[in-house]
Amino acid sequence: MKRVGVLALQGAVREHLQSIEACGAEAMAVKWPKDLEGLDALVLPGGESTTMRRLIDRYGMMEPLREFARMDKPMFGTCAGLILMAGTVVGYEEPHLGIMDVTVERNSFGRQIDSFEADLTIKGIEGTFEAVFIRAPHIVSAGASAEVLCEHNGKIVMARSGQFLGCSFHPELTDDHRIMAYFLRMIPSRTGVVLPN
Ligand SMILES: NC(=O)CC[C@H](N)C(=O)O
Repeated sequence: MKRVGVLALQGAVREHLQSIEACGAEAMAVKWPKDLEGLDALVLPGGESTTMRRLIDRYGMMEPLREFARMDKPMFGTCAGLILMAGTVVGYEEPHLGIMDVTVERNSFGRQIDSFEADLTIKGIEGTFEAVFIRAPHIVSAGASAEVLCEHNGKIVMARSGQFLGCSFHPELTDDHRIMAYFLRMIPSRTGVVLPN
């Protein structure tokens, strides 16, 4: 069974754990570096990126998360999670994890529109996906290694770059688990042959 962690320092953690389980994988809350051991993939949830960053530093998670990314394990950032993963954050000198080949801008959809829903057409997902946006960022530009998967009103709201998947919205807040299922398919199957003793 695939084991998927959710960074559980702040934000929409429980909904992601439920979504992972609904897709038939094992879900684990991750707080400390040791919690990353044995995971096949990791979700960085939405919430508040600056708060989450402070907690990442406090829990000593910065380097372990970067190391996890270096091990080529799939990582999925939603909303604030995408901001944490981005290589560049508009208006900031330094990125947070800086692992994904995209530039993001925070709070991109105007102060008045704190949250909204939209029917999105996403590459690789059949039909439309009803997405919840909450003070959402958008992807200003996707680097050469990144594939744009979805745009909304001319703004990139979902992209994939290698083993990194990011979206501006909160797929875990609906009962539609197709995006989580898509992410879980990014986990390579274990092909190692186990020899008998
Ligand atoms: N729903 C969210 O994750 C909002 C993200 C938040 N506006 C931030 O900048 O971190």
